[in-house]
Amino acid sequence: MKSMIDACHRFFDLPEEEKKEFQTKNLLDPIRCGTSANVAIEKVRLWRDFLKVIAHPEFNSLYKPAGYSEVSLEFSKRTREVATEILKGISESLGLEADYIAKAMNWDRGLQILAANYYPACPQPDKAIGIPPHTDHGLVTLLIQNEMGGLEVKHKDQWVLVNAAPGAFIVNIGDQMQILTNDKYKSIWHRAVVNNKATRISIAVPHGPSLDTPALPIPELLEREGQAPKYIGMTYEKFMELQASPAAYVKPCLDHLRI
Ligand SMILES: O=C(O)CCC(=O)C(=O)O
Ligand SMILES: [Fe+2]
Repeated sequence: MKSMIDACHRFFDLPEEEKKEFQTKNLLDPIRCGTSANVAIEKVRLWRDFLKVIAHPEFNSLYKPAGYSEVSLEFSKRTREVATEILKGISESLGLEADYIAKAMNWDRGLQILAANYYPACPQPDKAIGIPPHTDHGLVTLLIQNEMGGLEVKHKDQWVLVNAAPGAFIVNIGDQMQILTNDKYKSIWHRAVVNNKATRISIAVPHGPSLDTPALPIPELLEREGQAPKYIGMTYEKFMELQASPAAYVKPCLDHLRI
């Protein structure tokens, strides 16, 4: 984990000139870096640089800084193993076969993104935000950070700072899981605040279905609980596009799919 954070830190430390070639605009470009989440539509003052690299189903990497490629390959593999175990646990907790969700979501072709966030110390932390409130789009996100905290989750209408143990993964449920489980597992609202003391780096690793898979409430669960489905289906790719569009500012993405 530490080597991965160090490698990302070295990337963000590269001169702006050297990062330019990775500043692309398209959501699903294999490698993408930039400032803020969506410069065109953000209204609040954001204090963040990001680097997003798609690591699965195809592994992509950067040729600089030195070492990034090797470290990120190892990190993405191991993180995916943990995510696979979490999916099994969630399937079993729902009374389903351990590989139910993986099979239904075409996990073998599932999307995994290494999303590094860089928040330099901010002179006026109360006037800026690292990442505004959102839920993650995928099934589960595994997140690590350097020694600086800043992730807050919404709990009973209050923002609560997550005090993660050093070296621990923080696991957040994403929107696709909420759809699959017809609201039994809820995606978590979270945001990142900034501080005026030191640079914070976090690496969020969202894991999702394959891009062409639409998540739908699991029929066996609906039948057992006697529930009607609460969501219509949408491919993961379309869902991600929706999340990146101005429509997501009008109402939360899940509400666009709610029946
Ligand atoms: O920096 C953090 O702790 C949050 C990052 C995050 O929510 C994201 O990248 O989706
Ligand atoms: Fe997030």
